[in-house]
Amino acid sequence: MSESIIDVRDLRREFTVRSPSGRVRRTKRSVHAVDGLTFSMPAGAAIGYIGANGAGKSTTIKMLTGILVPSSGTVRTCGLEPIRQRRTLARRIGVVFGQRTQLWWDLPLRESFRTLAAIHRLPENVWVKRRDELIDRLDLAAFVHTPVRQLSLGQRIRGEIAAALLHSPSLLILDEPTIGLDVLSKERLRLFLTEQRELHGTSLLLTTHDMDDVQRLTERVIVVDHGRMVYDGNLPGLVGRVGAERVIVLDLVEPSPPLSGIPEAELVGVEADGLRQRLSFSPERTTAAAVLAAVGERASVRDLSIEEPDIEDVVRRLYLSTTALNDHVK
Ligand SMILES: Nc1ncnc2c1ncn2[C@@H]1O[C@H](COP(=O)(O)OP(=O)(O)OP(=O)(O)O)[C@@H](O)[C@H]1O
Repeated sequence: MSESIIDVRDLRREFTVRSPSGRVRRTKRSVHAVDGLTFSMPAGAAIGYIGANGAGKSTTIKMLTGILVPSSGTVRTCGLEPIRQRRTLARRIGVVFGQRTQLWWDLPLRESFRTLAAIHRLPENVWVKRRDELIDRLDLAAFVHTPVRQLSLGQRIRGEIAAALLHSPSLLILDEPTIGLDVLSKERLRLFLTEQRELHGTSLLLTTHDMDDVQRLTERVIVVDHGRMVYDGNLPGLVGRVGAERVIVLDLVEPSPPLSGIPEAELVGVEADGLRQRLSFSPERTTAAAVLAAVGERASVRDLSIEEPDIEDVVRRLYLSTTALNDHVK
């Protein structure tokens, strides 16, 4: 038996799309949404699955969960064939699509939990204990009796995650779980997910456009472009490979002249008459500490923060570098 919770080999999925070309004729073309994907994920791991819009992330998830039939290749999720063993698989995985609800719109969460427990055939003493744990940890008590349609986005997402975890799945798949949430809600959700993984060893596959999600929740990143894998490794390796810059934001004790000329750093912003200044640097060439030490010789720093590069920027740089590489190989 395989140790992998996910195992895909040369997975492909094409779609035929019709585009109007003139008034009468319509042309057909094939879209390779997933185009020869191979990877495996050990049980207990957490992977950030990222890529630009239309890169093939949702199509992959649909094949992993048995919603969509692959055009070719093999896929095993929790050691099962998703299409043929979809029902058994549903008891082992939890899936949350941030932009779509899987809850019953007119039912309160409490009733949804009861219905889900019946669907999964969970023993009463097991699911009630789990439900109470989830209500407590996700802070659902205040709205667990309210119909889902009346919940705020943040409340609904917490409810969706509780519903996906009620049957204690070994694999949790989250498709953009923090999209549209405010900073505090995102933070609470990340803390909860980290805690659940520590307590229950749940494997996590996450698609997101939020770099903080990847950084906080996963230890491995897979980047896809046009349905193909273009990176598989850790986040610092990815950021280093594309040479993305970090920005150090300095709040100074007194207004200071522009801090240009700091070695290996570039001044990218001066605000509030020089009280706040931003310097970008490449982690490949220097460190935040070295930049700070050089600044310290010219100004007194009251507070600082470091902004990570955003996913769109990293992905764009990676796509550009792989395109250049492919062109070179051709
Ligand atoms: N049912 C479908 N019919 C035709 N084309 C499809 C279908 N589903 C997806 N596609 C196409 O397949 C490609 C991959 O789409 P997919 O939704 O998997 O991307 P994604 O990475 O999840 O994007 P996003 O971040 O925008 O959700 C896109 O070109 C999309 O237009």
